[in-house]
Amino acid sequence: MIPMILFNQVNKWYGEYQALTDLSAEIKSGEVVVICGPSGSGKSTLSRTVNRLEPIGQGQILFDGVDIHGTSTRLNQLRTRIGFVFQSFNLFPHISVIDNIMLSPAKVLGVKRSQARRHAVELLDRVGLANKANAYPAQLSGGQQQRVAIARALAMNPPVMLFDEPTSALDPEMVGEVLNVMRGLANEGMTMMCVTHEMNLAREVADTIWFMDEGRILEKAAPAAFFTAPRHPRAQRFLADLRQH
Ligand SMILES: Nc1ncnc2c1ncn2[C@@H]1O[C@H](COP(=O)(O)OP(=O)(O)OP(=O)(O)O)[C@@H](O)[C@H]1O
Repeated sequence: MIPMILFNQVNKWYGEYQALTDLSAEIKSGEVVVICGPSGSGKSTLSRTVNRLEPIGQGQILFDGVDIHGTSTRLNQLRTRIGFVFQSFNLFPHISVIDNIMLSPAKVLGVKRSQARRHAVELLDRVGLANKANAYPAQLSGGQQQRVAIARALAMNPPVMLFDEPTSALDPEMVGEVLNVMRGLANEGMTMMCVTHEMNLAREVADTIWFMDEGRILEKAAPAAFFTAPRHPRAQRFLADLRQH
C-alpha cells in the first residue's frame, strides 16, 4: 500500500537559511505520527509544507501518491483532503459556530445545506459542543474554539488530519479538552500528523515519534522506545531538558 504522506529528500530554505535538510519519511494510512523537537527545529515548517502553506526547495512530498508541490496539483483540491488545525483557531468571527462548520462542505464540496447541517451537528456533539451551535466564536473559550476548529476540519471528511501545536495558545485548563478530542480521533483510526509539545499525548496516541533537530529527523521510534531509551544524543538531551522543566 502506498503511504498516505511521503517526504522524499525534502530540502527547504528561507533565503540563505536551510530549514529542512534531506528529509525523508512516510506516514501510513491510519498511522499517528507525533513530531517533537526543540524550538526552531523545523517542525512547523514541515507541517506547513504538507498543505502547501510553504513551498519546498528540492525533493517531493506525495499525498496519497500525488505530488503536493507539483504544478498540476490544484491547491483547493488538496486542502479539501487534508484537515489542518493551527495554533490559532482562525474561525470566521461574524458567523455562528455551526455556520463555520457547514461553510466549506456547502460552498466547496456542494453538499446540500440540510446534509451539511446534520453532519455539523454530529461533529459538534463529537467534540462536546452540541449546545454551542448557535454561539459566535467570540462567545467561546479558547479550548472550545479549538474544538470547533477541529470539527470544521473534520466536516470535509479528510483522510488525514494535521495538527500544528493546537494547544500552544490555550490556557492550561483548556488543553485537556482539546487533547481528549485528538485522542478520540487517534483511537478511531484517523491518520494524523501532529506537531506538539504535549509529550503525554505523544506517549499515549503516537504510533511513531519523529524527533527533529536543525531541519532533520534524527530519530523515528515508537513512543515506548523513544521515551525510555532514545538513541540519538540530541533526543536524549531534549528529553532530559523536558524532565528538568
Ligand atoms: N518565514 C520564515 N522566514 C525565515 N525563517 C523562518 C521562517 N519561518 C521559520 N523560520 C526559521 O526556520 C526555523 C524552523 O522554524 P519552525 O517554526 O519550523 O520551527 P519549530 O520547530 O516549529 O519551532 P517551535 O517549536 O518554536 O514552533 C527557525 O530557525 C525559524 O527561525
